[in-house]
Amino acid sequence: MVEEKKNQSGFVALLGRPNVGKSTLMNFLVGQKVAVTSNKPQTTRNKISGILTTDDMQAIFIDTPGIFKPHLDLDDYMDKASLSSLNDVDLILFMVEPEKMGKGDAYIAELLQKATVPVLLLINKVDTVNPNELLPIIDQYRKLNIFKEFLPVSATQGIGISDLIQVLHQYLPEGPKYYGTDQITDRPEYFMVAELIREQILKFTSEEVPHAAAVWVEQMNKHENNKLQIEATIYVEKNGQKGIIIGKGGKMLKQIGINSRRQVEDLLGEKVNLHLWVKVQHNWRSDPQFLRKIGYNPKDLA
Ligand SMILES: Nc1nc2c(ncn2[C@@H]2O[C@H](COP(=O)(O)OP(=O)(O)OP(=O)(O)O)[C@@H](O)[C@H]2O)c(=O)[nH]1
Repeated sequence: MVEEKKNQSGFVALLGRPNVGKSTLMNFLVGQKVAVTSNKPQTTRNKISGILTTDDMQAIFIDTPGIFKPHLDLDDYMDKASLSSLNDVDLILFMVEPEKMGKGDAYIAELLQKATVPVLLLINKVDTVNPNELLPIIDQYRKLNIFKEFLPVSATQGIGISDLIQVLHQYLPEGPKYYGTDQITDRPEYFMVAELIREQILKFTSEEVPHAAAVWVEQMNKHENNKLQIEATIYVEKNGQKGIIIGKGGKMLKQIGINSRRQVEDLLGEKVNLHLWVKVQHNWRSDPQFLRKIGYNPKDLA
């Protein structure tokens, strides 16, 4: 009888203060861009998780934007359901800067005392410090008696990442691969494609236009001349916004199309023909039926 190979799998929450490098690490681990970024607020309309699959492990990373806000007081925070959701994961990674523990970090650490699953400390950006500086930092965190492991990493340089993957394997429970081995997010591909197009709209437009635009991929399963044909509609709320997105002589739409196509080709690993349309859907943001049609949970936009 052939013995089936063991697999470890589970859900991992990646926590840490803003700018500590959570998205960078996620993108490095997953090997592709899974989270849309932009310098405009409210970029994330949906919770996106990254999925790391190796031969014998699948780690599913849960995005926890804004879970830890140091300005919330502790009692207020304890009432929040978000903390209990932390105990629904199998493992918590707490990411910090390579420096002495600040107030914000101490606050998060205090909350993590209540965690019922293993918590590991990731000290990121170690490429920016001398290794000698790490020991006193680790000592300080060690005294808290919360962390099972202390891992120095650099999400930009890839330092410590193979150790991290080994440790994930060690701490995740035995279980099946929940997702396909090629899948890097639980979002379907058409959703990722729509998000990449929306990211370009955010980049090229300003004022009310970015937030008035939604993208829906109408179809993406036909090949012609060895290229995947993708048809997508950009919805805006007013005629004027439609004019802005199309631009003079169609210039803006062309630019959005070219940039999005490159990103989509990177994501899907194949050549793409991207056809974009712009339509006006008055007040779509307050139309729950339309929101559901294009895949948004109306509550996320409230
Ligand atoms: N030198 C260095 N810079 C890093 C490293 N990891 C991340 N950064 C930089 O730190 C900045 C913030 O990284 P992000 O990945 O956006 O941080 P984040 O924690 O996801 O931030 P929020 O989305 O605001 O919570 C970026 O400029 C990264 O390039 C690292 O290992 N070394």
